[in-house]
Amino acid sequence: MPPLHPNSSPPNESASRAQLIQGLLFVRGSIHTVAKQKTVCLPTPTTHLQFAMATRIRPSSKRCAVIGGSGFLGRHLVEKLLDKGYTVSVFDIRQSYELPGVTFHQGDLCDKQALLTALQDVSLVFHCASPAPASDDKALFQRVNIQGTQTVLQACTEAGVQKVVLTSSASVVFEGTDIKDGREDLPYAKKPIDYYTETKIEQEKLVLKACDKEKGLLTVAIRPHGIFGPRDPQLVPILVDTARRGKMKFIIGDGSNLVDFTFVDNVVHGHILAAESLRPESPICGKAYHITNDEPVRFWDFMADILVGLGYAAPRYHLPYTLVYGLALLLWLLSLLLRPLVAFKPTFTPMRVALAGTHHFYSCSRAKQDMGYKPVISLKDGIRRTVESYPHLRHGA
Ligand SMILES: NC(=O)C1=CN([C@@H]2O[C@H](COP(=O)(O)OP(=O)(O)OC[C@H]3O[C@@H](n4cnc5c(N)ncnc54)[C@H](O)[C@@H]3O)[C@@H](O)[C@H]2O)C=CC1
Ligand SMILES: CC(C)=CCC[C@@H](C)[C@H]1CC[C@H]2C3=C(CC[C@]12C)[C@@]1(C)CCC(=O)C[C@@H]1CC3
Repeated sequence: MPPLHPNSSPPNESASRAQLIQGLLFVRGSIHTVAKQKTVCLPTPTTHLQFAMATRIRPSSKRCAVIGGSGFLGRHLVEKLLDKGYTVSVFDIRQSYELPGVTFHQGDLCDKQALLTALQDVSLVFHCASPAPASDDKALFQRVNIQGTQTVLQACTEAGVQKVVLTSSASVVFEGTDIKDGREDLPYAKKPIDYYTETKIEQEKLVLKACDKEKGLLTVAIRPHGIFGPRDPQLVPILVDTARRGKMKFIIGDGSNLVDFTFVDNVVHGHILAAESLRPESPICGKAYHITNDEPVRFWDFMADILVGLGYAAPRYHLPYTLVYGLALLLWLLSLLLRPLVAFKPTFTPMRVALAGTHHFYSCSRAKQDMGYKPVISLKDGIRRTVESYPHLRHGA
């Protein structure tokens, strides 16, 4: 299908009227009716201007929705989209802020009717909603990440959305063992480390499979890794909490394992680049892309930089990886066995130990090549901005 908006690239000269009509029929509800009537008298579009006039009734390509827009990444994305002149609808189960230019739709993404209301006249959808990875609620992950994503795709098709950008995760290929400069052609993890990863794999497959140029729905998946930055509810707060409880004294393994931590602005930049590059002729259709800072760093150096920046001591004593992993496994089994009697959540889960003690960094050369991706904020600047944004978590605050 040719691009359907004046803001996108000029139409292919050979774009047929039938294709245009097919595209217009994707518009739902009252606009749908108008579109049908209009297609009858459309001239074959041969110039950009004619094409622009013919497609005036399409939803604006600067009108988008962010599902999960109340979250950490979602809100940063919304703010950048507004800066760039987009009109934004946020769809989320909670509303965490208010911003001029943003319409909030509170609802569960498993509810198609609620989604359809939020997706009216929207041509571009960013799907970055997910339950928090720390949860161990298998049913919740399956309901939201798998069934919910199916519902999102159905709603997008019915609403005439043209582009879907999914926030996937680089961890879809991580099985708890070293990954060095991993590319997108690595196979999905056969034994995912947790339910979060297991359902993120299924979610990514669903979204990429839904890419259909004939039907006019283009999809792409962004795989970030270790997102950090101002307002992150996970990384810095967990780290500071562990330090305040006096448990940040140890380095798991020899401390040389390299990991990607990605400043949130770079993740946002990758998402917007993907959305703006997503056209029928683009190589990115139906593909996944690693988006990182492209500066792998020693896991424990990164932790030390954040801790020291906030006034805490850096971890110093080494513990053997296998010992800590074994202990974490034992604790996790115990917590499962004792769950009916006592509920306790160990800090050292096997998944966290694996993340802290192995190499896991990824190549983003595919994103560089296909969409001209380049990180916009260096790791050093990202760490500085992050540390400055948490005055309330400083030692002694
Ligand atoms: N934070 C990280 O380091 C990484 C995150 N990701 C992915 O990035 C995306 C965003 O993550 P964060 O911003 O860190 O998480 P977050 O927890 O801050 O944001 C997720 C948002 O999704 C919403 N949500 C959850 N269930 C929903 C439902 N049923 N219906 C509607 N909204 C719902 C939540 O209310 C929340 O606002 C997620 O898809 C996550 O898998 C991927 C790689 C790394
Ligand atoms: C690169 C990547 C995928 C990061 C994910 C973020 C979190 C999983 C990490 C952020 C803080 C980390 C942390 C630990 C494990 C991984 C994190 C939760 C420990 C629990 C590892 C064991 C310790 O010694 C304490 C660590 C606290 C911080």
